[in-house]
Amino acid sequence: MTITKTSPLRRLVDILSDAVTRIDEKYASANLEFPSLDKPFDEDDPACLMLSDSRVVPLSSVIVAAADQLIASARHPMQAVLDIAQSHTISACLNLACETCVTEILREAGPEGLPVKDIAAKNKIHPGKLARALRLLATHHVFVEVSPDVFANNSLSSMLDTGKSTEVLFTQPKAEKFKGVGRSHCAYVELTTGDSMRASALISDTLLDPAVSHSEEPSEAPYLRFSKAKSYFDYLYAPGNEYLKNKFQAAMGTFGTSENSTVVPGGFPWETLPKGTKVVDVGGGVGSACRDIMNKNPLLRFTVQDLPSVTEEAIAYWNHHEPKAITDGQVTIQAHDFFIPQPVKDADVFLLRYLLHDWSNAKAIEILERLREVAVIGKTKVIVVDGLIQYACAVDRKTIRGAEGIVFVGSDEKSGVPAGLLPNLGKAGARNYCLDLTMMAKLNGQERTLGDHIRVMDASGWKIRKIYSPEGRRISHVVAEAV
Ligand SMILES: C[S@@+](CC[C@H](N)C(=O)[O-])C[C@H]1O[C@@H](n2cnc3c(N)ncnc32)[C@H](O)[C@@H]1O
Repeated sequence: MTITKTSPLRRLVDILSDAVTRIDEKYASANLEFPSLDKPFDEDDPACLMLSDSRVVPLSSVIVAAADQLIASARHPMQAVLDIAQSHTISACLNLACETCVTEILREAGPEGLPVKDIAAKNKIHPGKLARALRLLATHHVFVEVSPDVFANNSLSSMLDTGKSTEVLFTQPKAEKFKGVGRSHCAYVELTTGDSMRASALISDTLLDPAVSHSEEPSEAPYLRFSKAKSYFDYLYAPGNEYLKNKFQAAMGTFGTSENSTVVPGGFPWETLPKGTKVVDVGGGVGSACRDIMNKNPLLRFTVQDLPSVTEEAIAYWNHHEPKAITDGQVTIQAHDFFIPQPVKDADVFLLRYLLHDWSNAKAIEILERLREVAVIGKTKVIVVDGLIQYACAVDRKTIRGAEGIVFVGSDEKSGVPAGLLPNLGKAGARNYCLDLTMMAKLNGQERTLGDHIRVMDASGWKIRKIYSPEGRRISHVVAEAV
């Protein structure tokens, strides 16, 4: 029998090959070489910077989606499923590497790397066990085993670097680890692979427990099965949990970095807001979103609201980064619980960044209702900066109830996805889906589909007018007006 049809594997390889050719062309035309996986990532290197370029990101997303689908297709399905089933061990090893400062030790050792016994002498971990953890990570392209039992940093492992010296890291109190770190991806990774993973492991137990299975209460989320508190945030801010709290704050700081900026091409056009526009950042943490917006739009005014446990840090943050902003009155830090009536009655914009996803629909509606109570029709906007979850199948958004009249800027569905790939680009966008489950595990919260966003806005007296989905970004800007 002669088989003439193109095999599914070949079709995926063709998609991959086409995207690789186009990326190579982009690098060639910029006279740059594609960055090596073997070297630490250098944020000042134009070749590394180009990885976040909006002309490159859609192509790399296609490569990731096609490569992952190729991996899923190419071998016996049992092997593929077992790989996924065991992936918690990779997270556990990442956590160990972060907690024990392996990246920093290897940075100080240089490109030749260091025998595991010397790494272990510094971080006091059993050398044989550490070698096994690092080998699992090296097998997944985090660290390199340059010769037997000798490990070095590579591009991925360099993302775990606090930038601090090991002398400081091993002598300072643990709660200080993430204080003053420039790049805080390490905090985000440590948080995700630490208590987020513990909570995720309890999702099944919680959903199988009839007493809490259908609950939307933050106090009945999986996280609360091992932490004694009313909710995740109560636990986070309780005395004795400073290490976790500082890690969380530093992890949120990651979202102030350029790759997560709230001021992006194709996002909400902050520059169109008139001078003096009053922006209230609700649950704003230390206010890294406002700082980002203010730096590019210096004529706007900001109030950063959060729980009293955060305001002191917010003041320290602004005094450190923009000392004049608070004294000049351009930025106000205010302790406020968003479940009680909103004290700012004349806001033009309520910004909710990475906030509604912490909460179930019922709680998100309560938060939005408190804002609606002080909103003025025709003046006040709510801008929700969060993920916009795509279905894993093709959907015509016109068929989604309540979507008529919404203006979509950019794409809320991945445009130009090559035929044969998942419409949501699978692995390339998988982080949003993982974050969705993390929110379920920690707070009974959720990332939202278009239909979910519409429902919570409609139920709280707001109407979505526009959704900006910047190309190549994980997040969307959902703009609603009071009705
Ligand atoms: C995921 S963080 C996002 C922080 C910030 N919006 C950002 O993008 O960096 C959620 C924030 O909500 C705050 N928060 C939690 N419960 C709150 C409440 N009841 N009232 C006000 N803020 C609250 C937390 O302290 C935390 O800073």
